[in-house]
This record gives sequence, C-alpha cells and structure tokens, in this order.
Amino acid sequence: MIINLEDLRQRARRRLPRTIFDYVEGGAEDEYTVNANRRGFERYLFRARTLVDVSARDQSTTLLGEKLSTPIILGPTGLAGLVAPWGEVLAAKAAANRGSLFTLSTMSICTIEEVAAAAPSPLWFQLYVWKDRGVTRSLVERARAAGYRALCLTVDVQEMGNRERDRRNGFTLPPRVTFTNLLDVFRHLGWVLRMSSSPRATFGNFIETGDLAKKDAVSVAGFTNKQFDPSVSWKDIEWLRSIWSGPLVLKGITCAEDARLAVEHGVQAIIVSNHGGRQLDFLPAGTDVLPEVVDAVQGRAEVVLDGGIRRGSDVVKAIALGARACMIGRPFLYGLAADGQAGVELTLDILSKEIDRTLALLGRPRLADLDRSALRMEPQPAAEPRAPALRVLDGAA
Ligand SMILES: Cc1cc2nc3c(=O)[nH]c(=O)nc-3n(C[C@H](O)[C@H](O)[C@H](O)COP(=O)(O)O)c2cc1C
Ligand SMILES: CC(C)CC(=O)C(=O)O
Repeated sequence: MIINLEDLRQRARRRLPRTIFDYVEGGAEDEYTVNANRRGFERYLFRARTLVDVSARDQSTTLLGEKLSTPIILGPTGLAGLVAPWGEVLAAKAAANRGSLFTLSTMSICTIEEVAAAAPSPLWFQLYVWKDRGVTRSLVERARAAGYRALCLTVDVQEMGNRERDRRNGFTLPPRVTFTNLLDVFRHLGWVLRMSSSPRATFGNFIETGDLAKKDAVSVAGFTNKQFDPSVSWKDIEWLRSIWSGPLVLKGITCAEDARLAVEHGVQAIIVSNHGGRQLDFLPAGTDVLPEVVDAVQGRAEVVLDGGIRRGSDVVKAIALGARACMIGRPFLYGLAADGQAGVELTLDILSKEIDRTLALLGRPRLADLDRSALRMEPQPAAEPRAPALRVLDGAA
C-alpha cells in the first residue's frame, strides 16, 4: 500500500536495477549533506495556534507570475528518462495535471522539443554552461523557441561531485550489463522490457556531440567534466542576460553573499540548494541557510528551497522560513519509477494533502499566514563536556 513518499521510494527500489536506483538515491562522498537535509527539517517543530477557523484552506501560490495549485515544483533531474521510458515527458504531463511546473535538465534523455511538444504545463529549462559556448547558446535558443518560461542556471557543478555509488557500480551511458550487475539486471527484467520503448538511453539534447556521437558507453562524470565549463563566473550572468530575455533563476545558492550578488545581477529567483547533497559534501542543510538567504534578498527575488523534502510538513516549514515554494528531485523520480506519470501525480497528491492537513492543524489556513512564528527549534540536549583535544584547539588547555 502506498500512503507516503517512503512507500514510493521502497517501490522504486524494488523496480529499478541497483545501478539506476543508486544513481538517483546517492549523494557525494559520505552523504553527510544528503542526511543533513532531512535532519534540518526535523530540527524545526511547530508552534500551533488553535480555535482558528481553518475550514477554507488555500495552498495555491504564484512563482515568477505562474499560478501554482501547490507550492511544489519538479526540479531538474538529469537522466529521468532512465527511470521510466519518456520519463521527462511523463513528469512534465503530471506537473501540468496537478497545477505544478516542470524543470527540464540540460542532461535529460528526452529532448527540449519532445518535452515542450507533449507538456501543456509551464516549463523551465535548467542550463549547464558548456565550455563550447556555441552549444550553450544553442541550448538557450532552443529553449526559447520551444516556449520554456524561465532559464534556471545551476551554479554548483563546477565539477561533478564525487558520487562513490556510481563509481563502484561502473555507471555509464548507455547503462551496461557487466559481470558484476548481470544477476541484478536479470532480477529487473521488467525495467529492461519497459525501457525498450525509450527513445534512447543517452543525453537527448546532444546525441551528436563528441563522445556521444561515437556511440561508445561514456562515464557520466567523465563526459560532464569534459563538457561543463568550470570557469563560469558572475560576468557570465551578464552574457546569459544578453541571450535570454525571460526570467533568470540561479540554482545552488547557499549563503547570503551570493544571494546578494544574484540580486545585484538582476536574477528573478534563487533556489537555495545543495543539489540534494550530490555535489559538495558537508554543505549544511538547506533549512540552515534559507533564513540568511531570505534576509539578504529582502524580497528583491523569489526564493525557492530544495533538498530533503519528503513530507508536506517540510514544505510548510520552508514557507514559514521565507521560501515562496519548494522544489523536489528524488521524490518525483520515486513516483516515476513506481508508476510512471500516475506515480508522479501521486507524489504531488500525497505532498499536497499533507500540506493541507498541516495548515489546518497548525491554525494557519493560507500560505500567507505562515511566518517564522509558526516554528520553534527542537530543544537541544545539554552540551557534552568538551573532549580534551577540542580544548587544545580552543587554546584553552
Ligand atoms: C537523479 C538526479 C539527477 C539530478 N540532475 C540534476 C540536473 O541535471 N541539474 C540540476 O540542476 N540538478 C540536478 N539534480 C538536483 C535536483 O534538481 C535537486 O536539487 C535535488 O534533487 C533536491 O533534493 P531532493 O532529491 O532531496 O529533493 C539531480 C538530482 C537527482 C536526484
Ligand atoms: C547527469 C548529471 C549531470 C545530472 C546531475 O546534475 C546530477 O546527477 O546531480
């Protein structure tokens, strides 16, 4: 029975070959930040008010002028089309059916045009800047021609994070059957059969580019590290502005200084994100940096939070801390793996029902009623006596 996102995660784990599930689930190195994202939400408790009329609840909002029925949008996830055939198209349709919004990753299996042709929902396009600026420009032009509403530049992949699960599993594109994963692939023949209707098993937006054109299997990190430009800096935001006239979103901001710079560069929205713990391990939880970003921005840009959202109550906490909406990654991929488009719709339905119930029980029936007074911090246990070695570091020995 599926009643929450953890049930969907378990179903996804059963249905996907280990290599694919680990690619979705994994983070960088010790996965400290993956876990911190969850703990961050758990540290906030609610301050509920009672005897408030909550008979009419409303979780609708707007984001960059787009009306959303729920403050949750689907984030860019590269290779979603490996989780289910036509995965990006299915997720975009699900977002449209639920009054949400889908962000297509540069590194998708389905192309910019395939997704735009199939999805009636508002779409955002997520951009990675390639060393070859001609490729970057052409991606932006294709997104504009296909009607994507906003350009979301991801700024935290200077180099691919050290995803040790993918390295151990020998994750490549197209995925390969090896001696080590043979038994596991055999156990997931359902996935193999489903994927036979996939349009391709590699990055759809540039099948003719470099190594992909040779049709050999490529390591994802090897390919992206060769193509992504680590020299990207604030001056490139001005360049992007010259080739994209619509709203610009920066994804991967984790401190007040960068949030201020983003506003000074005319960015319309900021996504506070540690990439779901997949890039720099030991970045703090999103909830730990959200308040400083919100305070730095002072309403001059819209702020979205992602990372670790698994309950509607997490979304309510993020909004109380000043986010306008939340973005999810893995949760909708679990839904996609579990049941295709219906699974993504179920992910959104579960979260939205949980938000609705939380608003009622909290005595704050509308999102606009939420502010920091709706939260309190979990009481901390009394501090442990400090270890002698730390006292030396403090200079107190
Ligand atoms: C499988 C997978 C692929 C991802 N690919 C991208 C990507 O191509 N571009 C990007 O900006 N973020 C990417 N992300 C990060 C997500 O957009 C988002 O920041 C993250 O998943 C949020 O954390 P959550 O998974 O806990 O919701 C990816 C995340 C996952 C899980
Ligand atoms: C295919 C990858 C480049 C997508 C990504 O950004 C990620 O896995 O986090």
